[in-house]
Amino acid sequence: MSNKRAAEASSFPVKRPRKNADQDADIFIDNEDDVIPPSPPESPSLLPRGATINFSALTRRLAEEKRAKDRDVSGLTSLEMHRRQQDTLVSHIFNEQDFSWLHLKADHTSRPIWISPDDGHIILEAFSPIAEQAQDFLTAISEPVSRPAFIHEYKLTSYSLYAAVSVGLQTEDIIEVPVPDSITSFIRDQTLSYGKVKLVLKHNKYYVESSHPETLQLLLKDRVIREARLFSIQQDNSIKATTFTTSKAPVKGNLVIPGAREPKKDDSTSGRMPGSGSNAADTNLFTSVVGVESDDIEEDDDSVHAFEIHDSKIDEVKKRCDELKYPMLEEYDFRNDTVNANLDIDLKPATVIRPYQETSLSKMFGNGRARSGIIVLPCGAGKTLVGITAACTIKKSCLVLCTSSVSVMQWKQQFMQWSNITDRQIAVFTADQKEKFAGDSGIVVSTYSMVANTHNRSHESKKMMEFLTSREWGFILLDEVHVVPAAMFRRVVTTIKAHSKLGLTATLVREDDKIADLNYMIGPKLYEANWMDLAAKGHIANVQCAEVWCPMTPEFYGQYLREQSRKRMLLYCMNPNKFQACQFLIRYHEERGDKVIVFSDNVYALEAYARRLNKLYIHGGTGQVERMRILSHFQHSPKVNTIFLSKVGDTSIDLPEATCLIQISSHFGSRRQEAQRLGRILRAKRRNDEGFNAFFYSLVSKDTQEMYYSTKRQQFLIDQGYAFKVITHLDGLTEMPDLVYKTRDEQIELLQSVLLANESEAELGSDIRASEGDLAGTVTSKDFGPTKFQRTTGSLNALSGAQHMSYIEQNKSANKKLAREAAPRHKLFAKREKDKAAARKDARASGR
Ligand SMILES: Nc1ncnc2c1ncn2[C@@H]1O[C@H](COP(=O)(O)OP(=O)(O)OP(=O)(O)O)[C@@H](O)[C@H]1O
Repeated sequence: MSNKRAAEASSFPVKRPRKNADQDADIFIDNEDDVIPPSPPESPSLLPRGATINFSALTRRLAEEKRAKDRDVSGLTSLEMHRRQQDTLVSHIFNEQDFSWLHLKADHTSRPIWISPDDGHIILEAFSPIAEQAQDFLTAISEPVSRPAFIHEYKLTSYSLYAAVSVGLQTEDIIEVPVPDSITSFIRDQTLSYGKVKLVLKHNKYYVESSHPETLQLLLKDRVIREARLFSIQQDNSIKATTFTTSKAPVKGNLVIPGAREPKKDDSTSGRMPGSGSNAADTNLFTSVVGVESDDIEEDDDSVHAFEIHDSKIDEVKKRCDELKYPMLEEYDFRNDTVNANLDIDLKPATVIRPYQETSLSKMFGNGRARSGIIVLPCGAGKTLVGITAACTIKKSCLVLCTSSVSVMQWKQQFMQWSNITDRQIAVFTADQKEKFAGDSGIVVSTYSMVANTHNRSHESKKMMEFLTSREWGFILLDEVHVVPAAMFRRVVTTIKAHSKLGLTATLVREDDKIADLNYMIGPKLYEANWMDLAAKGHIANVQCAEVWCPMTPEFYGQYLREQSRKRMLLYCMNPNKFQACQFLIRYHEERGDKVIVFSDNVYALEAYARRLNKLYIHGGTGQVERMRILSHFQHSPKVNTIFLSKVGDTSIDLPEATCLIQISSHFGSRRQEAQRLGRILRAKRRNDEGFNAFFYSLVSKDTQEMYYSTKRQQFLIDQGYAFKVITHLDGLTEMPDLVYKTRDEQIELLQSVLLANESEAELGSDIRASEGDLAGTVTSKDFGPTKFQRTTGSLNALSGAQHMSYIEQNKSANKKLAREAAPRHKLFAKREKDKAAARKDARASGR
């Protein structure tokens, strides 16, 4: 819905000039009918700036205004009401589409859904008592666009209908309820061809299969598909293949394919076959279709036809079929697969999967086979266990692909935790470890890049790849599918032969346009959970989200207006008011007993904040041992309640102790990053405590580009039902003792140091190793080359006047302090250190 954010934010008190406003009331209520602003904001989606908040005054004013409104409303005709409403703030958002003055039908409570006949948008009143039943059905047939608390919006698309058909719904099931004619015909049109074509892997060969011969005939008319077809002389026990080169027409049981005739040998090379009659060409194409014994692959179909396609063309064919509106379903009849060895894997008796995990799996295994597709669950909702349960159901060799080597180890550990798999049956393939499982079947966990990158492979890696590519996999599990570059995916999908694929993700969004590609590369979205539902049921934490507007100081803003874009970013990150807001929120939440993570993509800002506020920090350059030490202190020490993380902490971090997030710098408008970061507190241990709330703050420098990015970033979460409060004033901030950068001089000093900072410091990419790496620091310089940038804070500080004693005192890194406090080292290491120091001293002395 357009202007969602504005609508959400507008329910918060925002100060605006208005007639008769109480002088002492520091608030403005902009969603009340009788409060008429002198003029609408410049743009309906933008809120006025300069607002402040005062909660007690707000409550008072709301009560007063409600009383006043009740009085006014009595006695007004509906037309008068309408006129009044036309003048309200909400009305200008909806313009002519403000139908709030219309009367509702008497039975409106039993009609919580409206379907737009023009574009397939579906609006659901989520507050209706019967909404829950409708939600499951709507999620199965349409894309959830936005699901805030009261009104949900869905959209019927060709992909969503494809997904509906692939989980077993028929056209008639979908249009059983009364829908506008235009929508009925859209659904019919779209679903007519869905589910008719399958991609089947049999004996390490791919076949396009259908029980509708005319469909295969039609597909073979397409050049891309025709060229991908493999002409091979193939005959085995299960597949009777007939191609141009054979002397017989294709037969399948008693099926005699009409028009089949003996082809001439020459035709095999030309791809054409002479025929007689008007539909000779079609007939010829048809004769190239391979007949497959029905009970080998399709028990319930009377006749199944297929033709083989080239392994390397799988992707193209899938894409083409998608474009032709014949998307290929991939289903794996694992129970009847006698060719691939079974894997002895089961969930441990103590493992209990949650209802939504079960629902998502039922979409995959609904018809007794494994459907390929994507399951979307919120961060921290337990996607790993869903994947493991799927592997335990299929019971064939399984390849798991993740985005980082830490995730690899986590997946292995989770497999061992939840299932009875033994260490010998599960292997990892990373830059450091290249293992194979023992026996005929097993599990391999690896990263996308290990499998997809073809350059500079070591001998061991090559052998491992042969192991992976030479066999048929029952199942391939694809973690975090939304982040993998399409080209990498393509390579994985074409090199690894798997009967079924399951993609897992929390955020099926990307800022590029590539999300649709996943539909044909993996399969349709099988299930998408509702974040708010899971939060209501205690599976993930309830989170209060807020955007804190921090005005720029005049000096910073003046400079901001003069600077080029990269430095601008550094200026809005380092804004002293943001610094102070961060300090205030950390203090406030630490005092409440929260554990706080502060995120900053910008490493310069991250270090500057952490040092100044005397907190521990981790970024791409932080060594493995140090990371572990910091994380462990955060988890177990009551003295360490706040840590600063760069984007290394966006994913692959499981810190259930964390209950509050503060974001000071982020990756532009990335909706995915915002959701992933929120995910760090969704798994809060204390989530089931009575009245527990986790907190997510995004600190934004006012009147800067950051405001725009912030709005964009929040969109995904808003669509999931999160409401971002806008906080324009933090009560008690100015009275806080030890407030940093309180004086103008200090602020100017800070500005100087920012101006002296290297341009590259402003880049989010300066945490280059971090962006590619992962929290536990398995990334080595070998993997990504030497660190690109070196910070020389010492000299910069000196230049910016930071040599002032108190500043230097504060500026000591808490990381170093912690390192010194770390457990005393073993005598042997201590001696070695001593020897090394002595050697260094000698070297210096000798001038080397
Ligand atoms: N059925 C279950 N019973 C008990 N604990 C569970 C269950 N499912 C998941 N969990 C726990 O919930 C936590 C989050 O699970 P997991 O790491 O798989 O989430 P995720 O969805 O992959 O999150 P992210 O997207 O952030 O990586 C883990 O600690 C996991 O052990």
